[in-house]
Amino acid sequence: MTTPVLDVRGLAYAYPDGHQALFGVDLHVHRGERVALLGPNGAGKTTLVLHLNGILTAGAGSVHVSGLPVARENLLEIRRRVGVVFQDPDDQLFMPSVRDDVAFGPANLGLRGAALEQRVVDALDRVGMVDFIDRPPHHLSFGQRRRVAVATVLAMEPEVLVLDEPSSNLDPASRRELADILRSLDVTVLMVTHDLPYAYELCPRSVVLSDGVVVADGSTRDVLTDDALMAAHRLELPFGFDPRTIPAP
Ligand SMILES: Nc1ncnc2c1ncn2[C@@H]1O[C@H](COP(=O)(O)OP(=O)(O)OP(=O)(O)O)[C@@H](O)[C@H]1O
Repeated sequence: MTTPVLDVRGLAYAYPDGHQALFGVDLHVHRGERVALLGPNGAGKTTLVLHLNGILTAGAGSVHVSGLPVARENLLEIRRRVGVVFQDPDDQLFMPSVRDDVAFGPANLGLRGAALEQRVVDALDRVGMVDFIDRPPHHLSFGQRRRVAVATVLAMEPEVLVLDEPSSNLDPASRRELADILRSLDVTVLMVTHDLPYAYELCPRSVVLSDGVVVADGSTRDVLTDDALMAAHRLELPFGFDPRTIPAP
């Protein structure tokens, strides 16, 4: 069996105020998988994501990324391996131009000159944003800023791309275009979402977190058609969306 890209074992975490957000979570994601992380508000999804690149460190249990433990001494390499795209692109874009924002991470890794420019152009090309390379990020639409935020992470050549609510605040065309981009990337994806049709469209596998515990881990079709599971964990399909009648993508 190959080493999982993400290997979370028995992860438990309480915030400093004593609130226990995770109770022994296990999650294994293998190279090339696209996995949706589902669950109601307050389930612990963001808390789990913050452990994947060491923003939070395990109260108990362990997190490994391609065999490397998430620990203070490995944080630089862990953050290269795990690219997190946060829900608000403005948390990620802070430079005067799109080029500078996308170059920031690889420049910190030591890339310079033509190699750095090539890395930036390649990352922007993968999200269809090369033509915007000289623009200030704050002049772009929200959907364009989200794509640039994805490029800032791709420029680090991560082993896993973690996306927090990638479809939120996108109009239907931008939502579909981002889905096409994500499908075209040759990278392992873990996607936190409340957008269940998006999970169905993009992720063959879904993990459901509820009250800090993994309550389901299986094919997205099986999860979304398990009416008892869905009702027990406050997951609701939008009106008219029935995975039973839609062929698995
Ligand atoms: N900084 C904090 N201090 C104390 N408790 C926190 C903190 N951040 C989150 N929590 C609590 O931890 C639990 C899990 O929160 P988390 O944000 O991980 O859930 P989530 O599944 O991402 O929710 P959502 O879908 O609403 O984004 C919640 O009960 C939340 O109130």
